[in-house]
Amino acid sequence: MTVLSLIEAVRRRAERLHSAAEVDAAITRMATTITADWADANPVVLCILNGAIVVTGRLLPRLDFPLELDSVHVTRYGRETCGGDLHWLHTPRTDLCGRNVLLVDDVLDEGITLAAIRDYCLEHGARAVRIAVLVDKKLPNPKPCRADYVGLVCDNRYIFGCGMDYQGYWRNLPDIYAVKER
Ligand SMILES: O=P(O)(O)OC[C@H]1O[C@H](OP(=O)(O)OP(=O)(O)O)[C@H](O)[C@@H]1O
Ligand code: HPA
Repeated sequence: MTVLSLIEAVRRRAERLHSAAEVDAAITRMATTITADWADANPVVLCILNGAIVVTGRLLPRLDFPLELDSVHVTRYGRETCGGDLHWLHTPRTDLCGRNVLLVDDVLDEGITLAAIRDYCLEHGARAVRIAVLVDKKLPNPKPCRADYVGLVCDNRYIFGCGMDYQGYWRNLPDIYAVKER
């Protein structure tokens, strides 16, 4: 089996958890709550690359107030479905000192990535840090951080679509799928 045929087979066998319409409604709900809370906060929105590209690109046009956009690239999964050490590939160019910071990510899994980025922002003088995630994964153990804004909740399964990858692929899918266990 070639890599590409494996990638295609994973999608064919996967279970669809959320349709594109459900994702869209979830992002609208998040935007409404964020607007109610932070329309006067002049926030810096940090897109957590790569996974958050899709949700950030869809959330921002729904936030009708002044904000700045920057990004941070921290990765610990690579092409794996289990997390490892954190690799910092890019840090924000914006001065975070005294700023309200909104972290946007695709999935809050074990919470290690977002907890580290939150701590980075606070160490660099951020006034307040809030976290928005498209999907919060239900895990049996407590996480080192919690999200303030959650689009959807899912069980403890490996998911892809809407920015989330399976071995680097399928971030482009409009629906959210869970890998089917054998
Ligand atoms: O809560 P955690 O268990 O720390 O996992 C969540 C993080 O893992 C994924 O990033 P990944 O390391 O896959 O990098 P990527 O976004 O570039 O794919 C995802 O986009 C989150 O940032
Ligand atoms: O379930 C997941 N899917 C994609 N990327 C991820 N990063 C952490 N958990 C996941």
